[in-house]
Formats: sequence, C-alpha cells, structure tokens
Amino acid sequence: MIKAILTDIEGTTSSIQFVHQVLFPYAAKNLPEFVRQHRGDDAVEAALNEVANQAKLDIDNTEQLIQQLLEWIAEDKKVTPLKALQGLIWDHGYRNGDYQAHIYPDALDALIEWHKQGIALYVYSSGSIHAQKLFFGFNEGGDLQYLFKDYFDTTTGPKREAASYSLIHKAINLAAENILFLSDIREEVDAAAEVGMQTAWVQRDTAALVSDPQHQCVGSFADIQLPS
Ligand SMILES: CSCCC(=O)C(=O)COP(=O)(O)O
Ligand SMILES: [Mg+2]
Repeated sequence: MIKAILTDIEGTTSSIQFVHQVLFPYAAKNLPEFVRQHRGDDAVEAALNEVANQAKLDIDNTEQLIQQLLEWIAEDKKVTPLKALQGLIWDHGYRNGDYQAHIYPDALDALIEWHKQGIALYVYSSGSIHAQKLFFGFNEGGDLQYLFKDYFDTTTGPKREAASYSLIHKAINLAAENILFLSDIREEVDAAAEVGMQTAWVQRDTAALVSDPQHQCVGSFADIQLPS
C-alpha cells in the first residue's frame, strides 16, 4: 500500500524548458555579481569552499571560482555547492516577480488529490531544498508548499544511486515498498526500485512510451496508478 509519494521536479512535475530556459540563464547572468557581493556570507563561503575543494582551486581567487561555477551551469552539473548558490540567486528573482515556476496541470491535479487522500508527499530534486521550496512557493499553481511534508536534495546523495533512496525511506520512516517514486530519468527510477520502492517512469512529450516491466511507464500524472 502506498503511504507516501516522492517526486522529482524537472521533467516530472514541471517542464525541462522552464529550468533550462528561465532558471539556469537567470543564475548564469546574476551569479558573478552575486558571488562578488556576498563573499563573507556564511552560506556563500561554505559553497565556495566546496567548489574550491572539488575543483582544486584557490579559495581566494573569486574570479576563478565564478568561472568554474558558470562552466558547471553550462554543463548542467548537479553539483551540491552550485545548487546551493543557484537557490540563493533564484530567491531574488522569485520575490521580484521575474518568473513563476512551472507545473504541469496533470501534476498539480494529482498532487492536490493525493494530498486530500492523506498520502504524504515528498520532493527529491537536484535543486537545493531552498530552491525546491521557492519552486513550489512561487508557482503558477499558487503557493503549493502546503502539499509537501519534506524535501530531499543532493546533500542526501546523488539521484542515480540506490543508497540515496535507502537513506530517504529511512528518513521518512516508511518501508521502501510503501513509497512511490516518480521521475523522468530511467536511472533514477532504477535506483529507487533497487531498494524496493514502487516507481513510475514519467515520459512526457513522447509519441510512444518506452515500456519497462520494472516500472509503471506513464505519459502524465493522470495515468499513475497507486499500487495496492
Ligand atoms: C528545484 S529548482 C531547479 C531544478 C534544478 O536545479 C535541477 O537541477 C533539476 O533537477 P531534478 O533533480 O529536479 O531533475
Ligand atoms: Mg528530472
């Protein structure tokens, strides 16, 4: 019986285009000035220290750190310190009304319905937890934060590794088989299935669904069945 649903964001609840054509360019445009102005802030210094460690750069060379971060944005690297900084930068854009996050109507309807049914909803995205709360707080569907019980990001672990899903089901305090994980990325649903989670592989904008007996394969949230 499904007691909780854990969902990915980009490509699953929401369009890849919004993330790649609105959020990433906004972060790339504003990151250099943001980093220069906020050197010394605890959260920014913590992220820059991680960048310097991972890329083997001099922590005092701000311009080199900025360059590295811009390269990671261009390559869509799911690197935790980049994700932390992106969240801080997007904060301003959301509050300033520069954009609202996208959600597919079928995802909005299903999430509201599951919430009404008392199913606990969780998010697992490569975006930082702060970025996820902004995403659902400043959303085309309104402030949707009330729908979600908790959020997980890459500080729990990479999304393509089974160990991350093991940590999540323990944190949620439910057996893996009572959790349904939704994602557009096959390697992510594979990793969740490896620890015993139920899975739905969400394949949007495709003429023909790829079938995989290990997962429910759906084109939209409207087709997701909750296994009993
Ligand atoms: C949550 S805000 C922007 C999403 C993001 O930065 C990202 O990398 C999306 O990754 P996901 O795991 O949601 O596919
Ligand atoms: Mg995704």
